[in-house]
Amino acid sequence: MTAASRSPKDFFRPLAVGAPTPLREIPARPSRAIHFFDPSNPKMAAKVPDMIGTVDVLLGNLEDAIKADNKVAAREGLVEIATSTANLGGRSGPTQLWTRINSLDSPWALDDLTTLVPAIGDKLDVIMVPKVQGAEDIHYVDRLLAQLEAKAGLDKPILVHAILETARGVANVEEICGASPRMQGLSLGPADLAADRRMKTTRVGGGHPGYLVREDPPRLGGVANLEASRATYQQDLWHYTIARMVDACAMHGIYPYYGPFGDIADTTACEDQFRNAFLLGCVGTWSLHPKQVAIANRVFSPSVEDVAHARRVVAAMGDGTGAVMLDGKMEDDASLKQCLVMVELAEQLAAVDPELKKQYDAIGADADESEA
Ligand SMILES: CC(C)(COP(=O)(O)OP(=O)(O)OC[C@H]1O[C@@H](n2cnc3c(N)ncnc32)[C@H](O)[C@@H]1OP(=O)(O)O)[C@@H](O)C(=O)NCCC(=O)NCCSC(=O)C[C@H](O)C(=O)O
Ligand SMILES: [Mg+2]
Repeated sequence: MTAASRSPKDFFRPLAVGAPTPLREIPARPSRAIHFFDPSNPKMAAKVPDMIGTVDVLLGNLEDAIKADNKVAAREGLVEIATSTANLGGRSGPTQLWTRINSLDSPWALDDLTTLVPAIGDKLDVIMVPKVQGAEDIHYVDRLLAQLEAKAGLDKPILVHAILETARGVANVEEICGASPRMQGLSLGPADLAADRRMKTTRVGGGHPGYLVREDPPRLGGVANLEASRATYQQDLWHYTIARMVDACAMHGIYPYYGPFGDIADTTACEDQFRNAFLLGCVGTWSLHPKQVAIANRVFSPSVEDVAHARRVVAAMGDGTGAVMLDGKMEDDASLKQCLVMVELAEQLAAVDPELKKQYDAIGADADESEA
């Protein structure tokens, strides 16, 4: 606990008289793709109703990528979309509604919050806060939201998601995650983070061909042949930050996400980056273009084969203690826990994704047949 944080007895108290009681546990709602759209762009806005049910989260973006002249139109557009679109947001229904407000030092952030909470606070599931530097940014948003929620008579607290996109934010990642019971999760902001760190890259997420390791030279009679051609292997620029983010989120019971992959045309590399994040523990990612939604949904849903295997381990482990052999491999309490993560995620996703449910149910039947 830092000097600035609340004592354990006060942590779950509302920060304003009449504000909703903070949640003790952040609900594990499917959020494989957080799909960004510009509410001031009529073409994008027109696509929103048809995306409901096909994407776990729709996020009305008010920050970067929205022209300064369109900031007010984007905010008003989001209010219009939230109020006029059925089945969007509000803690139930197939698709959550999130927004990304402008950064706290910008001329727009205060108006974003004071407009959105009274107008559509009952529809907004999560507010994403960019460029969070430390717990003090979350404390500011936390108190302001409590005051606005109380004034608007909301009965459920709006959750907060921070983007990790400054070196100081990364250094303070644990305190950010634990700064408020509203904290729902963290996303990586690779473009701003690269700039803040003075990395020598120009991309929005993804790898870089120059960030690599090279195999050792072959040796002839103990002498290295430095002229021989040698394989190189591109490395993941984001491994360290994602791993830190995953640990900080897991420690605080909140959810980590990869962020943007800006090379919209390169769907293969996008899928690779998403999968690395999934394997490391992230629950979802951002989607910037409609074609990234299907990639995210596929990657952040456990494969049919993994679910089948996980179910077999769960069945073989009986009461969950001891060790068994399955297909020549040792399974024990620890591998069982990994398999339970997979099985529970599959169940959550099957509850909202009928196509996935069909696939998981089918392997259930196949596994039963092969056991018989
Ligand atoms: C990247 C885009 C600018 C590409 O747009 P466009 O050139 O219009 O693409 P297409 O012609 O392929 O689009 C086909 C149709 O689909 C609509 N469209 C495009 N994108 C979206 C979307 N996100 N949601 C809904 N609909 C979308 C187009 O309007 C076309 O419609 P139609 O003509 O009627 O068929 C664009 O995709 C875009 O702006 N995407 C969002 C970008 C964004 O949000 N950026 C901010 C997040 S990344 C970031 O902030 C960095 C991060 O913080 C960090 O620091 O790392
Ligand atoms: Mg950014």
